[in-house]
Amino acid sequence: MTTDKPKKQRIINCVSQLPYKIVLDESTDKWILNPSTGNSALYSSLDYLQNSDEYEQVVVGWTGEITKKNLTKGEILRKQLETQELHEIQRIEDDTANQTDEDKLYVTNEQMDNLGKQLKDNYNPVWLLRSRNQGRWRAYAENVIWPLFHYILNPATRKDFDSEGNNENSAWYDYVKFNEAYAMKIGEIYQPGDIIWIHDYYLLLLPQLLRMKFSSLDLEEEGKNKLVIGYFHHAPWPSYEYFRCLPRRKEILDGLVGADKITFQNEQFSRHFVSSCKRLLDSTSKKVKDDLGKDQYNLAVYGGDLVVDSSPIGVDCEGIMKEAFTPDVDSKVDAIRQAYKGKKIIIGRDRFDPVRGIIQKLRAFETFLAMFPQWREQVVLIQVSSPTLNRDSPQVIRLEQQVNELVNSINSQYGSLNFAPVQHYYMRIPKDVYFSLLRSADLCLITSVRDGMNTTALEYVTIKSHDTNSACYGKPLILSEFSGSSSVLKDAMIVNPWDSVAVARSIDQAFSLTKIQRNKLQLRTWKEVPNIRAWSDRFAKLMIEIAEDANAQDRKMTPALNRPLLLENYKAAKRRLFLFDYDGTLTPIVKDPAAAIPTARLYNIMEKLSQDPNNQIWIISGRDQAFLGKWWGSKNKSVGLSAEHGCFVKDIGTPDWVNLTEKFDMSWQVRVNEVMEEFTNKTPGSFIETKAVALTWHYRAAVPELGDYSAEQLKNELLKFTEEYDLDVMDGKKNIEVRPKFVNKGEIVKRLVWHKYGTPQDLLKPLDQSLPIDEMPDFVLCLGDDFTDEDMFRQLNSIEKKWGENYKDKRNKWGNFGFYPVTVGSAAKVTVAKAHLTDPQQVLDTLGLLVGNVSLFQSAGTVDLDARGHVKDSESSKKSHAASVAYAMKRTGSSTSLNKQ
Ligand SMILES: O=P(O)(O)OC[C@H]1O[C@H](O[C@H]2O[C@H](CO)[C@@H](O)[C@H](O)[C@H]2O)[C@H](O)[C@@H](O)[C@@H]1O
Ligand SMILES: [Mg+2]
Repeated sequence: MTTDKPKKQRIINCVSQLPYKIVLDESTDKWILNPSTGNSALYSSLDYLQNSDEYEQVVVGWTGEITKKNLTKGEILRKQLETQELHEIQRIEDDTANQTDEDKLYVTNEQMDNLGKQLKDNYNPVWLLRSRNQGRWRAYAENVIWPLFHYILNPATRKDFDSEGNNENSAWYDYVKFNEAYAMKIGEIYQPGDIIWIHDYYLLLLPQLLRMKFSSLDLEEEGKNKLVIGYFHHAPWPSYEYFRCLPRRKEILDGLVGADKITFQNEQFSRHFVSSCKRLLDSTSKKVKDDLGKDQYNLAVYGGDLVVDSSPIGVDCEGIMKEAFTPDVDSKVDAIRQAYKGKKIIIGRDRFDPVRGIIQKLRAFETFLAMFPQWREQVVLIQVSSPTLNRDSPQVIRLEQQVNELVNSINSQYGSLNFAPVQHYYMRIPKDVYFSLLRSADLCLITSVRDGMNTTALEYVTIKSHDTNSACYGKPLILSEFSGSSSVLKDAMIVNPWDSVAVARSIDQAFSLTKIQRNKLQLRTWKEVPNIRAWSDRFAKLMIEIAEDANAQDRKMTPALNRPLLLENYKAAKRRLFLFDYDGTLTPIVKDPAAAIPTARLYNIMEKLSQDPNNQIWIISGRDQAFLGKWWGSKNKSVGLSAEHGCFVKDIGTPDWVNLTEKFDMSWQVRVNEVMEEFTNKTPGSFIETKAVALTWHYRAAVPELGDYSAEQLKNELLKFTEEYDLDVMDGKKNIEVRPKFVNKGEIVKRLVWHKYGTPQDLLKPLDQSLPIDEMPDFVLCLGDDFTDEDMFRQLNSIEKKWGENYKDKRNKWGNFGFYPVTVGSAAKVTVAKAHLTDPQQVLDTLGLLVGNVSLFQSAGTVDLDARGHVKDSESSKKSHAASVAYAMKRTGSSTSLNKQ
């Protein structure tokens, strides 16, 4: 009998870079994969999931900067010859390119395939091959986001962003592309039921991009296998006061809140994030406790729900113990102990950047030697500082000078000819040396002024838990209160790194602890070290719960509007029709209806839109003729108007209104008004807006509870009239509105769409359904926020369906008729619209995009990329393809198998 193994849960794990430094050996076409250093916690989580019985892991990551292995002399000569010819091709193909061959990254399709084969199972490279300066893909994340997230107000936002002449705008463009390349790759490999897990600040836009991409790829199935996205933020999340300084703050939050779960290293970071969402996205949140008793926020953003919580990342305790206690490491420990015989060893190991607090550490050590002369010549500080990628930046060079000065000053004051109290190593060290240093240490000193999680602290406490090795066991840790790890290792000796006297005292205190005291501290801190396996399991389990929950609910999220696609469709169309609701769509909702007037920006954009002879614009509103006439009729004659939800219509370019309710019995108005007055009297703050036909009872300014209660009661009273008079009682945005049933915004939309484009309207005439499709609009953007706008969307959907039957072969190249019914508001809102924009601000940005006021890459959208990371069918895509084909031909001497793009 065979038993089916339970299916493993697939997790698509997205990391900013595959865990290797990747080198191409051109002589063999093979790739050399050198494991990356750093990010040890994340990479051990990948290893754990890769080998797990419960999960099937698929890893997606950028290749990182690819280098090529040095060639032999003969090969160099051959390559030079090729290069000259390549340059010829390059010059013909790309007259703007003045790169040297070294700058250009040529990789053949076969080489790309080879990397896929050489990587571990299910490791998927994201290729971004098109540029010189491969580091550009990191630029925005590392020069703008990273400093700000570490409380450094960034000078890089200045124009002179880097030596390549890139500024913040071009770096943002690359950041968007970087995220889009991931969305493309995931779109290729996603299978229904997969869970997507995204890591860190290089990929902040990816959650929302995936929502857009998946909606257009139709990968999400109705009622099951909903797309579930989790994001873990490894870095700190700054307080709102800092976050608000980020120029793209809103775009970044918009991108991130596409996730279902966002997790931070600690409760403080999650609180900061929620506070930024509240202030910038107008979100609301409910604080609850998670299963471990920590703060969790159920955040409602644009009406959609997501979970924000914290879970500190851990280390691979079992793996560390295995690797740190080997005969080879034993001998290294002996050598270190021998070299500093009779001395206490303080270990420091940090990345060499300004937030790791190396300066603070050296100052504290200097203070320690000054304050406690008994320890002079008795203590050595071994500081290993690993260089970062931006080693040549002015900030790091300045830091290097300061550190050198301090080291020299300490060593000259407190050292002697045969002893230097500070041993500074500015270099990367292999793991075994690192472990031998941690094992040898009598104290570990971490004085970082800002970090998300300091894994050295966790690794040190892990190694010091080896209770059969008494020389190693139970040595104290001094830890900065500004390190994310201080919220985990609460029993470490916590210090303020800016207070060098206090740190100096702590060092003295650490060396003065008795063995019993040290052991007690060790027992407590060791219990606090999070284990990477448990951490990975917990995140995955919570994601599975969210997936189960989402699938159990019959709620479909409305995807964000795919703006780049809209733009393409717009450009290709010749008969464009715009149907705009007014309140809550073109202007934000405000307390007083009279104050909701158009802004100069709105006028400007509408002016530009209406100047294009291929555009026809209509505002279809619940407002009356007087309001629309005052703010639109008199300002822009090229805009058609419909007032009171379709009761009145004023055609484009004409001064006269047509009353579609002329023949309707209006005696209901007196009776409805009486009831409304009654409720106005008992609900302070409420009032009646009397229009030509409709009556609207507003209660936005009333005490909320009383307003809601009265509205409910009033609605029940008014519903009593509906049969007698054939009325509609509508529940609007803090209003109750009554108007004749037979008119609605949908009816107007039907007339405007099913109409010979550009000719005058006669709304009293019956609809001509025999019109040829190429006389009707080929692009319809319909925007509205309220439930009365659903009538417009419903009509568009039904026309689209009919056209699908009548004009089967007349779809555009995107397979549709150019209809965009778009609701303004949350993704979670119940709507028949096909997409959503979050608020009137986004509406204006989107319209601005169409008239060229706003650049596409001010915000992210989905743009199809080719396999090499170029925008599909773009000039750069073609050029890169030609150059790489030429390169491949030179290498193989043949023209076969080069057609894959
Ligand atoms: O169809 P619309 O153009 O969206 O108009 C719908 C109603 O909008 C107005 O009321 C709403 O907006 C006001 C201003 O922001 C706000 O104060 C009020 O609470 C909202 O209900 C307008 O006053 C109504 O006449 C429209 O029917
Ligand atoms: Mg509205």
